[in-house]
Amino acid sequence: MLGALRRRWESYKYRFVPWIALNLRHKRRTLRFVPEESKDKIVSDKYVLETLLTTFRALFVNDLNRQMLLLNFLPEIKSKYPELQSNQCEIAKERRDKQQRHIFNPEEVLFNTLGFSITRRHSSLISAGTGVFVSKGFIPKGTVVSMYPGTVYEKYEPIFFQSIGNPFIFRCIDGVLIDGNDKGISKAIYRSCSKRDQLGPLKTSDVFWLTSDIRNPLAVGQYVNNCSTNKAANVCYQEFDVPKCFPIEFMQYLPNANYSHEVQRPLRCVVLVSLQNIGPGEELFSNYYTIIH
Ligand SMILES: C[S@@+](CC[C@H](N)C(=O)[O-])C[C@H]1O[C@@H](n2cnc3c(N)ncnc32)[C@H](O)[C@@H]1O
Repeated sequence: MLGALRRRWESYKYRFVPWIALNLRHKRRTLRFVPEESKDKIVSDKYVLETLLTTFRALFVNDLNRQMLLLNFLPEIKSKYPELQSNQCEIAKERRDKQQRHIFNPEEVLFNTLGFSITRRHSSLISAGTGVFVSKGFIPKGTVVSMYPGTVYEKYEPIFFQSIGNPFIFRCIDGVLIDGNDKGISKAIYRSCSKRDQLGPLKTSDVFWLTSDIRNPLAVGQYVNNCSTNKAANVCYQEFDVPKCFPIEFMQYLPNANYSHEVQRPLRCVVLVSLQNIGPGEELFSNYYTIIH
């Protein structure tokens, strides 16, 4: 009996620790079953990478004026942006003037790039607080919809004080934890880790998800609510390790920072992928419970 209970507990890859502790008894219908760990991914890492690169490139080019310090610090990356070539000075100037006339906010950039935008507002579920909605456009099944921001903790790193009363601690399948709380001690720790890793004007992570002035419009996944019997999950979480080839100028949009400076493996990110087509005005719902057989 005890052995069976233990096996069941160990196969349970619970996503949000305090939430699960309070809800273990019910909602079996809203569990997500994954046949084995390797089959957890809905889309390939290659596709996730391509989506992030396309989005971040659009955000970067839209924001060239603010990127000049970084581009002067790393002149070799200038060649990747024809918008900046010296022999195209006039064109660049014209484009910059145009941009100044039509400054797109990050949500508009997301819409122009991926065909949808998302925003936070009061959930459609009573007493579920804030949720995330499709504000504009259409999300086809199998699209990277959002990212889960936060400080990344290895299994063995201390998170006790940060976890007290914190519903934003996400558990990855391999036990890595991501604290996506944008308030209190969690916020202070993320800021400090992000600042620690910055190299002059080269920012290795995004801190704007902690503020109302967001720069990466995908970084709101921590506000996606759990599905219920009436509202089926339309997105699911998927882990993504940032590869070595990731362009350094786009790291400023990655909404994750390692708690420890010493971590040797690639930076862990988590994206949310759509499980079905999602239309404008719909709220995103994930599944906080995943069982891996
Ligand atoms: C990761 S947070 C999601 C963001 C949260 N809605 C907020 O406004 O801060 C998880 C918390 O949201 C609430 N929540 C999520 N899904 C819910 C649901 N289906 N019904 C009621 N509350 C929910 C619970 O309080 C849970 O601890």
